[in-house]
Amino acid sequence: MTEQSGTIAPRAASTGGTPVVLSLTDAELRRGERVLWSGLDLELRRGEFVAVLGPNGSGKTSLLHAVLGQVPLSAGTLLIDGRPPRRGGDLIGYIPQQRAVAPHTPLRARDLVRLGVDGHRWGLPLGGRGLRRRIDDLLTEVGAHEYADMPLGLLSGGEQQRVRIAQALATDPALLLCDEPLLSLDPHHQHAIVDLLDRRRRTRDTAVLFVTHELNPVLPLVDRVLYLAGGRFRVGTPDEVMTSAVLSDLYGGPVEVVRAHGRYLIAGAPIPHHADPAGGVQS
Ligand SMILES: Nc1ncnc2c1ncn2[C@@H]1O[C@H](COP(=O)(O)OP(=O)(O)OP(=O)(O)O)[C@@H](O)[C@H]1O
Repeated sequence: MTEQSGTIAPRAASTGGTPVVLSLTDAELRRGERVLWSGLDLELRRGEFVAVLGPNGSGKTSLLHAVLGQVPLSAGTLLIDGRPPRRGGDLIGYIPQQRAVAPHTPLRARDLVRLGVDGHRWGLPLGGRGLRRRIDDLLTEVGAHEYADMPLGLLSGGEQQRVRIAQALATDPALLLCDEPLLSLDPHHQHAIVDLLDRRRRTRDTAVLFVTHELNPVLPLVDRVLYLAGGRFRVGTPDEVMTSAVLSDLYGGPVEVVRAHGRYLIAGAPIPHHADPAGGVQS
């Protein structure tokens, strides 16, 4: 990267001594008859931020599901902190793609975060005031404290999203999986969440695997990009991957990429299954 905005900057954590938290080797994932991606080698180290881009259906969410142990690889290996993935561990925090919450759900914001805290994971169950303080701190961290006691169904999409982020951070995970977490957040709150993620990886060495259609809002944090398309992929720094040559090759048609004012502007040839690579033309 040659340009950065503000004080946030990639950490370039991918150096020898930093522990590897996620490792994929020659990994392949099938869904039904379709191979979503294959031959994928990727190591994610503590504190590193990797953005996962690609058109609809290219297997970005499926990658997160594989890391969570919800779907097995069809070939290759996947290790979390040196071990095969398993469900329910506290090494991983997960911000799923946004789903509508039923308007009449009685669950309040603090109840959702409490589900994430689950004191048993720390050996000593948190109770009473300790638990309440922990939940309050998490809600404050994402700027959601003022509606802690509101039923989730009454919150806006963006407000619900912030509560989900607090839930995902509850175990202080080594690896945070984010599936388009900025969706439906206004620019102010997008910025606040980007700052929060940056703080987390700097102060707690949290590694972040961040699925997005919009690279620009997180660009200042991005160490590397994993771009999935048409069953193939490229991994590298943003400047290595976000080029006309690489994206044209991945999409099998002319795609033009321009770097201007610290942002990538992308104009794509019509692509049958996805006409809007990497969030479309961004200005
Ligand atoms: N449980 C499943 N069984 C069979 N096929 C599935 C399943 N889940 C997803 N798929 C298929 O796998 C492909 C990849 O889906 P995935 O959700 O990983 O894509 P994505 O890159 O995250 O897309 P988007 O940008 O639209 O969120 C899609 O074609 C989808 O239909």
